[in-house]
Amino acid sequence: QEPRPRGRGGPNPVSDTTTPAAVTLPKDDGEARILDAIQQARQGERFANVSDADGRLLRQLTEAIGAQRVVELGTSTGESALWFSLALRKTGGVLHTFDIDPDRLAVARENFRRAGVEDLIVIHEGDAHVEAPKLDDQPIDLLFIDAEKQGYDAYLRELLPLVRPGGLILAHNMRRPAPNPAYLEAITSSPDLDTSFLLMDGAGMGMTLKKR
Ligand SMILES: C[S@@+](CC[C@H](N)C(=O)[O-])C[C@H]1O[C@@H](n2cnc3c(N)ncnc32)[C@H](O)[C@@H]1O
Repeated sequence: QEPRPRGRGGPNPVSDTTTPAAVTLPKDDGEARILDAIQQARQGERFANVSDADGRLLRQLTEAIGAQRVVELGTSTGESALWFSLALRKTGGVLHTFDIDPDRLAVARENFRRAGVEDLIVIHEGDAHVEAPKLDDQPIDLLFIDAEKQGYDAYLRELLPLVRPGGLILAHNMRRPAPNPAYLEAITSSPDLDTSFLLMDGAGMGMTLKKR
């Protein structure tokens, strides 16, 4: 390969290369057990679960904001919930996760047991449009929307009042499958919200701050 031209005006030797590989290394036995459970869950049937990069971001944001209450719409087999649990065992918080499919929830329950994180996660079975607004009024620090794509704007309307000022709304699949235009409009046209689109080389994640 030709050496890169250096100096003023030449291509930047860092930003021209591909993204460096990120990795999550276990800090303790509990973390190792959760990371093992994620790997094992990957061996089973998958349903558009989060990637490693998505999951790492969920954990990093949850831990960084010290989240006490995380709400997830769309548990599936529990992979994203396992990423959240890496953070929640450090913040002392709890995940409330919702899914309409009892078979997937049964697999998720087994994955949580294997990871040793049952105490950090409350599973709610049923239509999240109906069940999630029934949560008590403890504020939500982080809301993760990953259920049916056409419902994203309705979820935002239903749950934004419960998200604390300064809290985050994360939305999976902002690139693929094609996102719901009404959701995109809602998170990019309100002066009360501030949105970035992250990891758009994969499925894509919307990160929306509910401004103080
Ligand atoms: C893409 S999967 C979630 C993946 C999961 N967050 C992960 O990364 O491991 C979407 C899930 O949303 C659930 N779902 C679809 N419509 C729903 C609804 N109205 N209420 C609750 N869950 C719903 C489906 O059963 C499915 O398991």
